[in-house]
Amino acid sequence: MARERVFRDDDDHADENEDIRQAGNSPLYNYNPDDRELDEELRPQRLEDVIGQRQVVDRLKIVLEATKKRKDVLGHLLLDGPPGIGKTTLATVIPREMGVDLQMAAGPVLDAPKDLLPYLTNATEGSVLFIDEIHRLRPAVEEFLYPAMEDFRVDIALGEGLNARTINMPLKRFTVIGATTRAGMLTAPMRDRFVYREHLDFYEAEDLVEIVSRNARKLRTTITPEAASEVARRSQGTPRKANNILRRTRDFATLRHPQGEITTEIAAHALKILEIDGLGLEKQDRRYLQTVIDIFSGGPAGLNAIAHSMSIPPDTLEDDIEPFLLRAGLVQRTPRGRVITRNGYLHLGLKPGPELPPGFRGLS
Ligand SMILES: Nc1ncnc2c1ncn2[C@@H]1O[C@H](COP(=O)(O)OP(=O)(O)OP(=O)(O)O)[C@@H](O)[C@H]1O
Ligand SMILES: [Mg+2]
Repeated sequence: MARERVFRDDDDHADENEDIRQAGNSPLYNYNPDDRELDEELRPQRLEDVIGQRQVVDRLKIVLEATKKRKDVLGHLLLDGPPGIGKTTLATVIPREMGVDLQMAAGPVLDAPKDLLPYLTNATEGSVLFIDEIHRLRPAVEEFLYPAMEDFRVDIALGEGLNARTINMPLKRFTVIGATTRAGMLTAPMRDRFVYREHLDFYEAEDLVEIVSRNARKLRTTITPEAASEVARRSQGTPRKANNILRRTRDFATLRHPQGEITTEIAAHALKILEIDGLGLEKQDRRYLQTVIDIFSGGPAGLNAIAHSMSIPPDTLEDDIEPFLLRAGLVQRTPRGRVITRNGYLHLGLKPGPELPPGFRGLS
């Protein structure tokens, strides 16, 4: 089976890159433990607490209602979208709405079919098995999962050589909810086993304002509406980033405001110290733009080459840094590599590089 696990850019450093790539395979890489704690503290518990993503939520509500009414088992669901946008949140809310058990696993830590087997045999009727980073499942594990998802059975090989035989073990009917930041890296057979596929996109500013205001209450702090808009505007359309900024601004407010209220001045001061600029870019994002400009004359530059220059795993660049830069129109992906756009130069206060030759077509 052909797996699309190769980097899309041609690069001379494929081997050297392997070690950085491996580092990026750790689910904990680049994920501050404090963020994880905050994620749990502020995670919506019910579907009605999930803000924004209206169309996705509305479609899911219909599916959940209909499934409950038929007393059926929910079809497998794939959630994709950039980090911190609500995939795990939805995956934990859904079983709660359905009143069923939830088990959580992650692609990179399932080394072999035997690691997946306990989850499958523990699955109760109608329960949910959440598999995070499902695009990182190893091929053998993925193939073991196919019959489990399709026919609710697993084939277990026993013995070796002439004595080898396969036993067929039936499973309870359960639901896989898969989450991925890279729908494009899923194999076709894996993708096809999901009945429902939902894409979560960056949030609108007004949804983020609501998330910030609500979470301020949860964190027992007050934030003025203007300050909430400022935090929302600078959080790259991403609830996790909005929550992080909120928490940091709360610290400043505690120290600087008599009642600990987060005002616009305090938010602006905190954002300045956090080095988050007017567009919401963080230091790392600006470093990406600067690197492509300084070292690659603004591009086109291959992902791996940029990653090397920045000493950051290519996966981290592609998952965590690039999506917003692309969306904000500061970077463009072309068949020959990444190119900094005119707006990218202007954002850094630089004179734009040469225009792309006519007919040079971007991919994104
Ligand atoms: N729709 C939402 N409404 C309110 N809060 C949200 C929403 N989506 C996400 N959040 C907040 O953002 C945090 C991060 O979201 P979540 O963990 O679901 O992201 P994710 O998509 O699973 O990210 P990753 O790809 O890094 O695993 C949550 O704990 C929650 O506090
Ligand atoms: Mg998650």
